[in-house]
Amino acid sequence: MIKAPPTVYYIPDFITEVEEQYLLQEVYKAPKPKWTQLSGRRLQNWGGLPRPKGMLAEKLPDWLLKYTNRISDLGAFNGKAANHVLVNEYKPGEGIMPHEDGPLYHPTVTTISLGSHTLLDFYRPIGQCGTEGPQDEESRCLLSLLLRPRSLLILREEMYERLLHGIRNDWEDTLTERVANLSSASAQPGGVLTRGTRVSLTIRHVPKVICANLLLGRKKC
Ligand SMILES: O=C(O)CCC(=O)C(=O)O
Ligand SMILES: [Fe+2]
Repeated sequence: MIKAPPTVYYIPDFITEVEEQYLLQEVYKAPKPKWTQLSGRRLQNWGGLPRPKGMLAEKLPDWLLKYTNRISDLGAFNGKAANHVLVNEYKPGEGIMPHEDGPLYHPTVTTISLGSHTLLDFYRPIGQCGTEGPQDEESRCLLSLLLRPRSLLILREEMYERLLHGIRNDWEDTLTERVANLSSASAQPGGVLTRGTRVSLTIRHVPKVICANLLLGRKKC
């Protein structure tokens, strides 16, 4: 049995079904140009575009602020407030390649799942493993987490900084011993879950921010 490191917090039913429907409604109310279509998913960016020189901050809409504030109040960002939200939509069969979230964010990522479950997989970065044999995705895979709709996931520290995360392009997920949070996600090993359309809200704190009215001076807010 593989245990998740202590820098993972999985909170089932963080929001109610009514709140889930409300958030989905707001996500789908956004005008079409707000969506960016990528291969395998589409996304909405809220709060500004994080860049190395700083994010030109835009106020989050009230429907998101209600939830970002709730997460900030849990102390997820060490007393700072979340100021950035990425909305990802995955249809069944879609996913996201293993990746790191990078240095532009405070090293905590919090995710609310809406509409469907998914399996989030964690990988050792290439080069950290032994030199024997090819390092295919399967052998680098450390553990997975089952994210149920309405749950909140908080990843911090080494789970954020030392591992890659990704979602396989699958239509269903078989629950094995590699899923580290089976019991807190009320699931049994051996079960098979069919994916529906999942919308995730990835809520983060971008420390380096430029205020619009101070843009010329490039001062921080
Ligand atoms: O949809 C998810 O839960 C993961 C999204 C993600 O990894 C990202 O936006 O960087
Ligand atoms: Fe990510």
